[in-house]
Amino acid sequence: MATDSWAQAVDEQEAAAESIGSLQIKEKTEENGTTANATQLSSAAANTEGGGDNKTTDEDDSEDKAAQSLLNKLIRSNLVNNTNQVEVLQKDPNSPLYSVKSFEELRLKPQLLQGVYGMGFNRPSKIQETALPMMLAEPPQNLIAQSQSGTGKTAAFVLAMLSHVDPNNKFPQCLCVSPTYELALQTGKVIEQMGKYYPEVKLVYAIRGNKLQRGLKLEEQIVIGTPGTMLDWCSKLRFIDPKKIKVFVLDEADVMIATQGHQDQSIRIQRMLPKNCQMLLFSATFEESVWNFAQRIVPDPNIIKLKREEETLDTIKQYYVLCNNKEEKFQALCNLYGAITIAQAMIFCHTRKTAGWLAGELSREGHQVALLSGEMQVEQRAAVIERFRDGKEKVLVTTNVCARGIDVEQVSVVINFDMPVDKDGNPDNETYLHRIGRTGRFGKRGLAINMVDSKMSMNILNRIQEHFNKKIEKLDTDDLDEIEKIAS
Ligand SMILES: Nc1ncnc2c1ncn2[C@@H]1O[C@H](COP(=O)(O)OP(=O)(O)OP(=O)(O)O)[C@@H](O)[C@H]1O
Repeated sequence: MATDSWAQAVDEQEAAAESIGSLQIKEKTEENGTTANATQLSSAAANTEGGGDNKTTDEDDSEDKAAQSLLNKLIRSNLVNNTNQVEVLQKDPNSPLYSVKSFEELRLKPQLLQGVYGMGFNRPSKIQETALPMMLAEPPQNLIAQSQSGTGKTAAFVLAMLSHVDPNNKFPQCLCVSPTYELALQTGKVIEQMGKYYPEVKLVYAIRGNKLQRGLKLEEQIVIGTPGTMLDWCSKLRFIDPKKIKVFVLDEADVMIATQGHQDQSIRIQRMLPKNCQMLLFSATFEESVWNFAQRIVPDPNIIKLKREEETLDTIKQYYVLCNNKEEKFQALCNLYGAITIAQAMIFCHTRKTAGWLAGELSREGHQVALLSGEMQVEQRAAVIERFRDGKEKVLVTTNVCARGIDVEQVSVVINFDMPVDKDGNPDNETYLHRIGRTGRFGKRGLAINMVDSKMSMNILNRIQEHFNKKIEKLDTDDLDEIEKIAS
């Protein structure tokens, strides 16, 4: 699926229908199509099924988990490193625990092994070492797996689905539900890549806009889609015989439950499946609500967890600069740039408006600036981050909402143009840590500069300092010698 054409289609559609609300655009799309293709899917890029896109232009909107997850997938090119141990809770604690160190040990079909190596995978990731033997066991075992995004979950369940289908049987045998159609498409791409040498296995997308003839019986072995459409295809429209399903995958459970209706729809699909159907559920996080949902979807599960690698402030030098307003903050920034060499910096602002203003001012000063802004489509955001990651721009100005959960490892200087606060105006410690912290593994030294322009922001800074019990030093940006010292 060409991301370029997808993004281009979004641009064209937006240009043509500037005054049309997103809901209208979405309806129009649904009327148009009979098959699923990239152009068709483009118009409501960050939209979730059934929810409609009623977003206001307020930057402080609640985060869009699905868009964030998609963004992470689009910009990720490698496995995320994690040095923690996998925790395993087996359904039957007496059965031996298998884990594999190579793909050969899994006795995969040769076509699949070829597909795996073709993707450049040399050995199973941490989570795959334990999850794959469970998923490929006979009789099939149910699994709930939690690990942060980028640790190889998708690749694992795609391999399991491809291993379990019988290509001679021309009917659906695996169902995979995803929270949005864009996420479903990403998983579909992985199925296509991994199944490259196994062309007998076919895939179909159960997503809105993919309208099939009534009475049709699907011949594809794998169906991937969103819960609402999947449910319709299994019940009302009967394109799928749920009794013939061998594997049911529920991906991104934490994103799923954030959308109204998805939980119920998923549970209703699950209830139609045979008792011996293998149930697999994946999630990046595991709060109570996800856990409750997981238990309703997956009976007698094996459970695998991989803790997120902790970030620390230990190798970071933290400073604050006192200013009176945003113009002074900008001046302080210019002084910093004048005194020390900053290879690449990320600058965080509280609102889109400030971010836009600052990006403008900085580029007038001759900096190569990239701006990440909330009104951009997910694909456009991914393109901006990729350019920055490739060093094409040296400064990335962004709002917190846009950059949440994004890792750009090579950045050594982080500037909080505004201090991070939550909706109630309290210090957002977690965001502060994520913006400037480093995991042990990439424990390079870093520099964090906080701009303080009011009593309130000073108070936020103090509370953050207390929370982490790490001193944030004062810095006078009018004193060149002092600035030079911080870079040494
Ligand atoms: N065994 C492996 N060896 C090398 N790379 C791998 C391996 N497994 C997966 N990858 C790659 O690592 C990246 C993350 O994998 P994957 O998408 O499966 O993770 P994930 O946990 O499902 O994350 P997300 O939920 O964000 O998609 C992808 O680029 C994938 O191709």
